Amino acid sequence: MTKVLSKATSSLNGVIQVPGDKSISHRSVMFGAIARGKTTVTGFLPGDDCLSTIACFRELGVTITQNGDQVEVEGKGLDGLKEARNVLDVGNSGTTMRLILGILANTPFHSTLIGDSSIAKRPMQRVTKPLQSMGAKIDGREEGNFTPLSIRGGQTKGIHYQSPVASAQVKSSILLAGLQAEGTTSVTEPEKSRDHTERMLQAFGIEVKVDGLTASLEGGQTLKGTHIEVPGDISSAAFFLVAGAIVPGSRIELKKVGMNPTRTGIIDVLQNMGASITFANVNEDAVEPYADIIIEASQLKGTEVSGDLIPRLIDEIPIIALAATQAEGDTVIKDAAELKVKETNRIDTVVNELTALGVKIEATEDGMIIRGKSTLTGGKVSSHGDHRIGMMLAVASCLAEGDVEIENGEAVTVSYPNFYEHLASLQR
Ligand SMILES: O=C(O)C1=C[C@@H](OP(=O)(O)O)[C@@H](O)[C@H](O)C1
Ligand SMILES: C=C(OP(=O)(O)O)C(=O)O
Repeated sequence: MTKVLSKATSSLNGVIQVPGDKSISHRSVMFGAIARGKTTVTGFLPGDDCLSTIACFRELGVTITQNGDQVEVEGKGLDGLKEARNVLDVGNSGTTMRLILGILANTPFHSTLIGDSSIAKRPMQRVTKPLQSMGAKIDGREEGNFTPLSIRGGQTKGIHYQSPVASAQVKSSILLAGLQAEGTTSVTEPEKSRDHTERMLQAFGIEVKVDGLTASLEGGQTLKGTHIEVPGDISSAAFFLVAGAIVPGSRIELKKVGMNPTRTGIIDVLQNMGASITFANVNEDAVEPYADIIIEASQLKGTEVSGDLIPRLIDEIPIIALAATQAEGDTVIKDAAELKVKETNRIDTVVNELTALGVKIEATEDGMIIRGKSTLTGGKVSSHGDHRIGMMLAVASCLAEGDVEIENGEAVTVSYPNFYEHLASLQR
């Protein structure tokens, strides 16, 4: 589907409840599935990626009822999972693939995993290698790096893993395998990645130790079903934070957005750029803190985004690049080579699609340089099947002189099924 969007005829004004956090929604189903007893979830994200997670665990014999953002998972423990009759299809979701591999490292049966054409290009050795070293039998294309993958789990042994990348998917996969492994399992990262797994495992009754950049747990612990309240996804809110900041005269209120400090890099960057952001109804005591965020348009200035800030905003870089096009001065994004192994190579797709809209932007080895004060033209662009690129281009259309035609615009349903309706609602 080609989505054709025209320049906003007014400022953007209104109140939005962004859908549930994708990372937390995945984990609520996965941890519920391997827990003993029922888990109830509210605020679940019914986006394609999280629906893939539900489908995989149903294939593994778990009863899951999902009605919009309400989910119930009938957990029977890790040994309640059954060998699937079909392949497990993770669709477009890297999180599903990498975390499920950690869970299946301990199941004494065979599973085959596939995904879409984007997943087929994403490196899996970052989890299959350490899981193999724990004792899981995994094979796949190019020595277990790419789908289709097969895994036969069994009794694993704990490891102390020094991860070469700051990746919550790697950390989570190994910790999940460690739950049933003999002895202690620990993961040390070069910078801190999102800590939803550590927080949620504790809510399921697991003892997880966190010491600086190392997270560890003892094998042989059992998860107990619980209730999970999923806050709004700050990665989804990011599109409206930037839209509100750059479309003159705008004021947007975003309700109950997750404020986990490992995810709030976008707020820090926008504040550095001079954005006007205020908070209300702050709840810092929840397992996952949240707040309402109010953004008002203001003149932004260029900035540098680098170092340990990168893992705190990795999925927001496409929309940060768009914000930078409207800033005074240049913006430099570096230390972000991980962008190359997302749904698309997000250095290339951001640079190519924004160039097509008239922006002066250059790719670098590990990021990009964006010249400020660009006039956005209209044009034919593509999401390349990447939800975050689709939403960034839709926000660009609010300022573009001509129509923006987004090929494969439906990709947004991966993380934000009602994104276009929400964007349109701000223009009435
Ligand atoms: O653990 C998670 O839920 C995620 C971790 C990040 O990936 P990496 O672990 O590859 O950095 C992020 O980009 C992805 O959208 C979700
Ligand atoms: C990278 C992303 O997700 P995943 O790795 O789960 O496909 C994303 O949502 O931007």
